[in-house]
Amino acid sequence: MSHFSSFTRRGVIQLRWLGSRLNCLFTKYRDIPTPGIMAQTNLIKPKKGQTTQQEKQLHIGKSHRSVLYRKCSSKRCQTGHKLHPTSYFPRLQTFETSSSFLSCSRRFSNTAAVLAKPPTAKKNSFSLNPIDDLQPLIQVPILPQIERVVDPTEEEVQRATQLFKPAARRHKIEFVLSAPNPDYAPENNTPEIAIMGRSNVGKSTLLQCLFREVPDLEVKTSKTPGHTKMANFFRVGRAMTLVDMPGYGYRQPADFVHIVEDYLIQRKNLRMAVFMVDGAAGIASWDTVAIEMIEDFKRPYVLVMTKIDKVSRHVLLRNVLAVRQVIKERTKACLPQVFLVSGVTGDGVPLLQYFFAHVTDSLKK
Ligand SMILES: Nc1nc2c(ncn2[C@@H]2O[C@H](COP(=O)(O)OP(=O)(O)OP(=O)(O)O)[C@@H](O)[C@H]2O)c(=O)[nH]1
Ligand SMILES: [Mg+2]
Repeated sequence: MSHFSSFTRRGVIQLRWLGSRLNCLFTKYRDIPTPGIMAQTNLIKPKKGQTTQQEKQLHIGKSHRSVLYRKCSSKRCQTGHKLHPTSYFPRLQTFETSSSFLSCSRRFSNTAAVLAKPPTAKKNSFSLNPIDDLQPLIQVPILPQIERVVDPTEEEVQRATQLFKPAARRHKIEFVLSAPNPDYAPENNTPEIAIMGRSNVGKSTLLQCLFREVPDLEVKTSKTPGHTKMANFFRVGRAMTLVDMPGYGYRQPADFVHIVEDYLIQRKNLRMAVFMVDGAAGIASWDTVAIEMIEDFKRPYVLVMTKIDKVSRHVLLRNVLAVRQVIKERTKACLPQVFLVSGVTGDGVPLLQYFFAHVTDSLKK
């Protein structure tokens, strides 16, 4: 008997503890809209003729309906898509349902499903040449026709992009080697294009994007500046070789000057150097110093502005005009045409692929 009473007392204590936990739980989630609240706020519309009381009973769950609310962790739904703050709902799962509750929960889950859908059409994506999308913002021509080195049609660009897709044995796209200095560079007769610029500007990301159709070809990128320490050579069949150079600036390799200067002096088959500028941040003073250095070697080069997905078109236009000014006033070996790309969204990349094919004469082969 005493055993029984102590067992009952323990049971009562446990029940009280459980009650307090549940209370805590509901206090924690009290700011989450219940289906009742949602019904009141028109998120779920009650059926015609339903009284508020019925509605409360249906939705709040007087009959111990098991409704589990779970906060989306850090305001993200499971698919990882960020919800708009105004459409921030807890996820809802029902275990026992009445038909009207089912219709409510279905409506609710439909809303959640719509919110969780990945974005389909690319919003604000650029056209073939992203510079043309900036033209409506200004009356003077940003890049006059006469200064366009390439201005291909869509079909021509399509042909060029085929070069960046592997085709069995005939056209292999592969990583060749990493060279700590030009003495270790591979011997080859194919025309070469070297990608240069400040560390973290997005050189490796651009290469990754150029080769995104190539399975098993990994181009390593990093958020940390100074990631690429050696010159990495990638062969695009017999058409060309692309070189991912280490960046200058923060955490640049100790022998950076040796690697880049010697490469620019020695490399006979270098057809074009690509100098990358951050399109979002604009041209910086250290970029102009680097441009002066490249000018000294009298090698042809082109300016490519990347990260165009990161800024508004007005800011981008301002930065493009500043770059065009630098080209006009301070350069001789630089091509007048500036290319706009995003290594993340791929905007402008097909045009750049065409440009690479054009300067290496790959479309004639
Ligand atoms: N939004 C956006 N981010 C980019 C773009 N290109 C590169 N990034 C980001 O910028 C960071 C640096 O990119 P990397 O490609 O590693 O830069 P890097 O020029 O190769 O840098 P180093 O190897 O250090 O010289 C990464 O976090 C990229 O995701 C772009 O076009 N858009
Ligand atoms: Mg890199």
